[in-house]
Amino acid sequence: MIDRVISTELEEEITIENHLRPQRLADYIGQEKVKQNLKIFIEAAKNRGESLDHVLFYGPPGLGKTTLAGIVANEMGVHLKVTSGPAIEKPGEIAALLNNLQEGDVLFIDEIHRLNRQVEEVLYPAMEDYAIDILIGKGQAARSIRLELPRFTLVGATTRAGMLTAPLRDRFGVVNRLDFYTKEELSTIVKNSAKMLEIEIDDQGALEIARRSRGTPRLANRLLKRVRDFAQVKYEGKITEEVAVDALNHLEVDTMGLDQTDRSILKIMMETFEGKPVGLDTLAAAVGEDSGTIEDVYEPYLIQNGLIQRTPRGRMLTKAAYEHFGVPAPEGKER
Ligand SMILES: Nc1ncnc2c1ncn2[C@@H]1O[C@H](COP(=O)(O)OP(=O)(O)OP(=O)(O)O)[C@@H](O)[C@H]1O
Ligand SMILES: [Mg+2]
Repeated sequence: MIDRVISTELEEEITIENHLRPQRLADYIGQEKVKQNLKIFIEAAKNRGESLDHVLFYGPPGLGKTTLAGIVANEMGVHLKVTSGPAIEKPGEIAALLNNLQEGDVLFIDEIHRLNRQVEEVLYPAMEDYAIDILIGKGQAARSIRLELPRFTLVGATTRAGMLTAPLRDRFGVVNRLDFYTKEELSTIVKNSAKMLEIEIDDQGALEIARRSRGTPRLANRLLKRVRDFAQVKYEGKITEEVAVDALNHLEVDTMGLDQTDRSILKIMMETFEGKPVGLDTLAAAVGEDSGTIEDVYEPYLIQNGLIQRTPRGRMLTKAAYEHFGVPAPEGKER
């Protein structure tokens, strides 16, 4: 992804991001359905003295998957071990990780869709039977022995649910999709973060940042920090609506929170395809992204905000998209 103020992968943000992460379910804003589910499952597992069933979180970047993994471990009162799909190369590595867990522990695998096949196959019996099969010896003398594992909880996160294999997906007892946050939720998150970072902000200032955060807490926190710089240098230090608007316009943050790729998708649909329906693969090739990323990461926000539509003939721009760019929509066709 491109390094710009609204991209979601800046290294410098990581420390502050960890600092701003809510630790408890009660402090986690939004995602009400996910929270309610987790609360019940966690309580039930704790009452029975069992480990929590395996949990999958999926949804676009920056919506709180990693945060929730930490919360699950905290609420269960167990250790959290963190790894990621691309970090585990060999079956032996995942076997070692699993074998080192204690009863009830949470193993968090981020980007779980990027596990390779052999590693994934170790997970199947591990998740289902809490055991792994290890091959000992070579050739004719080779035999497999079964190693019992502690009852652990696997928490997986992915931005690309469509890329998970069916056998892996089916082994998660709890599957949660994270949605974009409302302006109101984001504005609460912004105010909480401001308190932690000791930044003065009023309701209107928080709402303006929320509105331009693409439904994403990570972006909201990032924009808050950028706006703070403005507030301190150009104004008296407090973030008001005026300060936020000025700063965000200066930073060229889109009024709907769209990022560069969002905008380029819309522009290409408008200019190259003249607003007519276009197939996902064709669109992806024109934008220079892979089609799965467009479908899982970019498109959901554009659809939710009524900028594009899915039709049987492909993706189509709406009138609202033209309005957003201040371009007259082509006449005639129903949109
Ligand atoms: N519900 C929430 N309430 C408060 N802050 C949140 C919430 N969800 C996310 N955040 C904040 O947003 C930031 C990003 O969240 P997180 O890292 O959990 O996202 P993610 O879904 O794991 O993203 P990615 O797909 O890129 O790994 C964190 O710093 C966290 O503080
Ligand atoms: Mg994450």
